[in-house]
Amino acid sequence: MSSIALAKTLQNVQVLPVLTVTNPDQAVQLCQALYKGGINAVEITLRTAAGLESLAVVKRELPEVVVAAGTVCNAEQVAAVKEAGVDFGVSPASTPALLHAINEAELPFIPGVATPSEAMYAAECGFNHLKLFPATAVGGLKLLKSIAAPLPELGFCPTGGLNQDNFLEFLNLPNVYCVGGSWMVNSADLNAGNWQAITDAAQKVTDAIAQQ
Ligand SMILES: O=C[C@H](O)COP(=O)(O)O
Ligand SMILES: CC(=O)C(=O)O
Repeated sequence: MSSIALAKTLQNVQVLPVLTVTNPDQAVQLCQALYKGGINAVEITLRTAAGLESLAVVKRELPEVVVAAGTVCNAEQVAAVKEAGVDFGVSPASTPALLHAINEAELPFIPGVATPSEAMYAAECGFNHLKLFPATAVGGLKLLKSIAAPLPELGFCPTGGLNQDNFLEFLNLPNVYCVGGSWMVNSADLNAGNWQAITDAAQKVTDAIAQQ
């Protein structure tokens, strides 16, 4: 059930910016700036104290944005982000306890994997949209190309080490449904509230996809 809902949610999502925010107001402005540049989905991580509240506020104030919770690592966080109303969750890695908690909660979810064995285990637990993390460090394009034939039912969102110069190569692989990363949000612009610069960087990403 969750995997069908997830496939539908991801239909028009090609890029998933990984965001670390310091307060909900900043999160809303950041997501708005990205949306103006054509990026319609975000992953707000639980890496800061403001992460959880920011998820709920962005979900409420920007209904046009697909909102994912990132760095969801345990059952408590699964319950909390479900309560916050996110569209789906994302983890950097997968443990049996985490995958069990996600299935119990029926939360649409993209578990992180770094090896074919982890991918097969996640698939056995019912997950076929996976995140390859940290993508370039664990083999990147070569790994994704190598596992396409033996694991044809699995799709990946490579994250970790992607940038403006390499993201299209990842996105164009047949077993990649979207790409993730932090490259399109410059932290100096974020800290300065330079929203136009963030919109411009997002637009560069969406233009690159449109122009290929
Ligand atoms: O912590 C890593 C982020 O999730 C994504 O990696 P990145 O900063 O290399 O894009
Ligand atoms: C690695 C990542 O994007 C996450 O923390 O979920």
